[in-house]
Amino acid sequence: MIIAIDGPAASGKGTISKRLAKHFDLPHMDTGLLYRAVGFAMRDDLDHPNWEEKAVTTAQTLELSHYHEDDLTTAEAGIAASKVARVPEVRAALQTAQKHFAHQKGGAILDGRDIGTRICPDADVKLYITADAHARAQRRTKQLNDRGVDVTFDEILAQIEKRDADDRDNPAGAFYVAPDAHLLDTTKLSIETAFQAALELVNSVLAQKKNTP
Ligand SMILES: Nc1ncnc2c1ncn2[C@@H]1O[C@H](COP(=O)(O)OP(=O)(O)OP(=O)(O)O)[C@@H](O)[C@H]1O
Ligand SMILES: Nc1ccn([C@@H]2O[C@H](COP(=O)(O)O)[C@@H](O)[C@H]2O)c(=O)n1
Repeated sequence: MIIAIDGPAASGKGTISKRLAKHFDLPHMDTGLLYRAVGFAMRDDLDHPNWEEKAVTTAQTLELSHYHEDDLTTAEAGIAASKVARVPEVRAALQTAQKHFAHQKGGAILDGRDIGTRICPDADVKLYITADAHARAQRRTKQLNDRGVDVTFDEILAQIEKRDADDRDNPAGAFYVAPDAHLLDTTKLSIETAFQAALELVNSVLAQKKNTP
C-alpha cells in the first residue's frame, strides 16, 4: 500500500505521516529532507553564477545520512531547499530515490509537495494536509523556539508566505492538489484530532476500494 501525503510548509503533514506510518507499520520518507539536504549543502554557493550545475551534482550524489536533521530543519535550509527545488535536473535526480522507496515491497508512506501528482500518481490513498498560514507560522515558531532558536512569529510568517508563493509558481514542480486527493484542513485541529481525521480518511478510502469489484 502506498500513501501519498502532500501539503504546504508546517501544515502538519510530517507529524501525520509519521503517526500513520507507525499505525500501519509502513516505512516513511519525508521527501522535503532531500531538498533541504541539497539546499543546505549549497548554502554558501547559491549566489554563484554556476550554482545550478553544482546543485545538480549535489543531488545526484546525495547521501542523506551524511546530514544532521537539526541542520536540515532550520528556516534557512527550508528557503535554500525551495530554491534548489526549482531546478528540473535536481528534481529528476531526487525522484529516482523517492520512486524506489515508494515502490518497495509492502508499500510506504511519503510526504512532500508532488507525491500524489508526480512521484506516486498510482498511490492507493492521497491526502492533502493544509492549514492557514497564521496557524502554520505559530506552529513553526513554537517548534523552533522550543529548540532554543531565537525567531519571531513575524519572521516565520513572512518566510512561510514567501516559500508558499515560490513553491506555488515553481515551474519545475507539480505542486497542486491531486484531483483524487482528500483534503484535510488542520487549522483548528489538535495534533491528535488531525491524526484521527487522517486515519479515518485513509480507512474509508481503503474500505471503499475493498468493496469496489
Ligand atoms: N494540528 C497541529 N496542531 C498544533 N501543532 C501541530 C499540528 N500539527 C503539527 N504541529 C506541529 O507543527 C510543527 C510542524 O509540523 P510538521 O513538521 O508535521 O509539518 P510539515 O508540514 O511536515 O512541515 P515541513 O513542510 O516543513 O516539513 C511541529 O512542531 C508539529 O509538532
Ligand atoms: N516533494 C517535495 C518536497 C519538498 N520540496 C521543496 O523543499 C522545500 C522544503 O520542504 P519541507 O516539506 O521540508 O518544508 C519545499 O518548500 C519545496 O520547495 C519539493 O519541491 N518537493
